[in-house]
Amino acid sequence: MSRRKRRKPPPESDTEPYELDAVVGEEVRNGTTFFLVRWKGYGPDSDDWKKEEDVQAPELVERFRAESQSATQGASSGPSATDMAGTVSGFGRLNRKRSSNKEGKRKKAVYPEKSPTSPLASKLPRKQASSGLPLPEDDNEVPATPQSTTPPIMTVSPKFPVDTMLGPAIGSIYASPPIPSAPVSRLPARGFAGRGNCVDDTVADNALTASQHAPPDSGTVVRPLAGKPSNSFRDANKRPRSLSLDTAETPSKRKVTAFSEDAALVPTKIADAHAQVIADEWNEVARQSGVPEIAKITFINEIDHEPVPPDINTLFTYLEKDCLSSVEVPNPPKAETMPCIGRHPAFTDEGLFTFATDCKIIIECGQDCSAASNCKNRVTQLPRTIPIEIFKTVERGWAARSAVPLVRGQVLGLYTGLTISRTTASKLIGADAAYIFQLDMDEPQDADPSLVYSVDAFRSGNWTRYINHSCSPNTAIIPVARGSAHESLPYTLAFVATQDIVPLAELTLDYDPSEAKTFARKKYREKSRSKILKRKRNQTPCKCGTLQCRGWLPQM
Ligand SMILES: C[S@@+](CC[C@H](N)C(=O)[O-])C[C@H]1O[C@@H](n2cnc3c(N)ncnc32)[C@H](O)[C@@H]1O
Repeated sequence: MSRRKRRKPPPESDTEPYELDAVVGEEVRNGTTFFLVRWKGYGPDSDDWKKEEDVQAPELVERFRAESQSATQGASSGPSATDMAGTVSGFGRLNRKRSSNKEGKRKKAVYPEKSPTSPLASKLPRKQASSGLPLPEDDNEVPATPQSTTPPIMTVSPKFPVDTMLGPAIGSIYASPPIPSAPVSRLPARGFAGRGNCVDDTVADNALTASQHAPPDSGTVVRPLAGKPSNSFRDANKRPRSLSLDTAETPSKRKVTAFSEDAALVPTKIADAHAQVIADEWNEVARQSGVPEIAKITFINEIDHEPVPPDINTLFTYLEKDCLSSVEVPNPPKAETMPCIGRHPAFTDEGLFTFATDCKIIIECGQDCSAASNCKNRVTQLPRTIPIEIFKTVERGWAARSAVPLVRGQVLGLYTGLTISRTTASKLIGADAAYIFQLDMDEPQDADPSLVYSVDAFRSGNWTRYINHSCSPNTAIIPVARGSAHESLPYTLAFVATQDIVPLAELTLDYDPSEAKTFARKKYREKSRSKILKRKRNQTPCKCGTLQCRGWLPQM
C-alpha cells in the first residue's frame, strides 16, 4: 500500500506567520549563534512535516523560551504558550516569506530520522544524526530556504558547498569549532511499511521507501511506479541529491555571509575528517570479513569539497562480501559431485580467471566441499587484497580504482547489496534503479519475475557500486554460484580484470556488453551503430571518453 505525503495547500498570501514549536538545539559558528528550530503546524498530519530549520534569530528564540517558561508556570490560569505565541505580541511567531516552486507548490524540506543501521548514528546529537541527503519527491522540490524581510536568515558559506555537509552526519565533523556553513540537508524518512520475509528488516527499511512497500503480509516489497527491468546500472546522477545554495538561484543566495580566506581551509579539513570516518567504518566491516590491513578503502576528491559520495549517509550499510536479502530464496539443490572435481577449472592455481570457460555461471565449491580448505575452487570467496580508492571524477560522479597494479584475470571484488525479486526491481525507476544489477545470466525468457532476482546496491553495498560504465572497459562481471547453480537462485557477481591494469587507472565495466557486440558486428555496423548512437528517451550521455564510445549509457 502506498503512502504518499500530503502537501500543505499553497498559502493564500506570500507571507504567512509561522509559529515556533520548539528550539531543538543551538550552535555557535563564526561567533554567531544559530538555532535549530521546529515550526509548529507545518504539515497537516505527519511528524515528517515538522520542519526544522537552522536560523539565526536570538531575539525570537529568547522570547519564545521566556514565553514557554511563563506559560508553563501559569498553565493553570493563563493562556497556553501557543496561544500567547500566537496572539500576544507575536511571540514565537515569525513572518516568513514562503518560497514556492514554479507550480506554486510549497517547497518542502524534511530532516531524516536517525538510522539505527549505522553505528555512528547512535553517537550523533539529534541535529547531526538528522543530516543527510535531501531526496525531494520530484525534481521541482527543493529544500525550502527562508526568505524574510526580518531575521532569521539562513547563512551559508559561499566557500563551502552545502553538498559537502550532506554525507553521513559525523559527530566529529560538526563538533569541530565554528564551521562557516549551515547544514541544510534533508532526507525524507524512509521506512519499511510492509514487513515480509526480510532477512534483515532494518536494511530493507533503508532500501525501500515507505510508499514503496507491499502490505505487511505480502512477503514481497513493491514499489509503486512501473519501470523496465535493467540489466545494469541506470543514471545515478539523475537523483535530485541535494540543493547547493551556492549554486541555486534563490534569493537566499544574496544573503550569503562572507567569510575570511582562512575559513576557506576549513571545508577541506572537514571533508578529510568526514571521509576518514566513513572509510574507517567501511574498512572495519571489510576487516571483519578477512580483508587485510593493506587493502584499505580511501575516499579521494581532488575536484571539489564533497568528502564522500552524496548518497553515503547513515542509512547506507557497507557489505564487503555478502548480500542481504529481502526475499526468501530456496536452498540450492545439493551438488552431486563437488564442483572442483572433474570440471574445467575456471581459475588458474594462482586464482586468476581463465576466460576459457563457456559456462554461463561459474560454480565454486561451497561449505560442504570434501577438499575443505585445500579446495582451490573458491577464488571469489577469498577476501579482497587490493587497496581501493573511491575518487571523484569531473563528469562521471564518483569512481573506483586500485592503488596497486592488477593483472588480467584477477578477481577484484563482489557486487553486493540487497537481493530483491525482479518484480520489485522492475518497479524501480530513475535514481532508485541506478544501482540495480539483474541476475539474469541463466534466466529463461519466460521466468516468473517473482522467482528471479536482482541486486540493489542503493542503500547497501560496497566499493564496486562506484565502478562506472565504459564502452571500452577493463573489468567484466562473472556470475559465480556456490555448490550448485539453479536458474532461479541468486548468484554472486564477481568483478575480474580483463586486462593488466596500472595503478590508479579507473576501473570500468561495460554495463551492457551485448550492446557492444551489436555495435561491433560488421555486417550490421552502420545500421546498428546509428540505432545505438541515436539518443533514446531519458538516456544519459556516456562520458567514458574512449574511442569506442557508443554515446549513451546503456538503457534497458
Ligand atoms: C553504478 S553508478 C556508478 C557510480 C556513480 N558514478 C556514483 O557517483 O555513484 C552508475 C551511474 O554513474 C554514472 N556513470 C557511470 N558511468 C558513466 C559514464 N560513462 N558517463 C557518464 N556517467 C556515468 C551514471 O550516473 C550512472 O547512472
